[in-house]
Amino acid sequence: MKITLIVVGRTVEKHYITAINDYIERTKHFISFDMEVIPELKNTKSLTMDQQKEKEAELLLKAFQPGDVIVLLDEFGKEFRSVDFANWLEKKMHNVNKRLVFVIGGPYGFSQKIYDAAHEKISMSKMTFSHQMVRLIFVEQLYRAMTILNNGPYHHE
Ligand SMILES: C[S@@+](CC[C@H](N)C(=O)[O-])C[C@H]1O[C@@H](n2cnc3c(N)ncnc32)[C@H](O)[C@@H]1O
Repeated sequence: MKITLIVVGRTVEKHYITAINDYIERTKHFISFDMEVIPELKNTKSLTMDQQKEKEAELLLKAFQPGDVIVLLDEFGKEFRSVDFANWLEKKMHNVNKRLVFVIGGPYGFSQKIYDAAHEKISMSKMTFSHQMVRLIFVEQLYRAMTILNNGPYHHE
């Protein structure tokens, strides 16, 4: 199984880029993992929030591949403790043949089309994070999960 994180829009802050890339590289020691960026839309000032979400949805749907298991990151999704997330991930590793795809929405979240296309929703917290910051939170938790599954010293209960 391969894990892909799809995000909408480039990461703009340098300090996030450094930290995100660091966790991606660390995670790759354990599993095939990459981050795909859907380029941000141009001229968004002329679009309503719903129009922007619809246009982002078209691009996201093109990025999905047949057989993908699609998991949205969403504040209303299922919440886990880190160890439980690691166990959930381990089950996916046994059951998913191709790609396990995590998706982070744009600044206004997802259109209904993306909710309809998804298999599951998971939450990092009940609080709302920026679409930029949640990337870092997720890649750290993914790395943490991989260290838990491999009995590494990174995670302490
Ligand atoms: C600024 S948030 C969008 C908030 C928007 N009100 C909504 O309804 O989704 C941008 C993206 O960050 C991600 N996100 C933000 N907070 C999150 C959380 N607590 N758990 C999981 N994902 C989160 C989601 O993918 C969301 O689409």
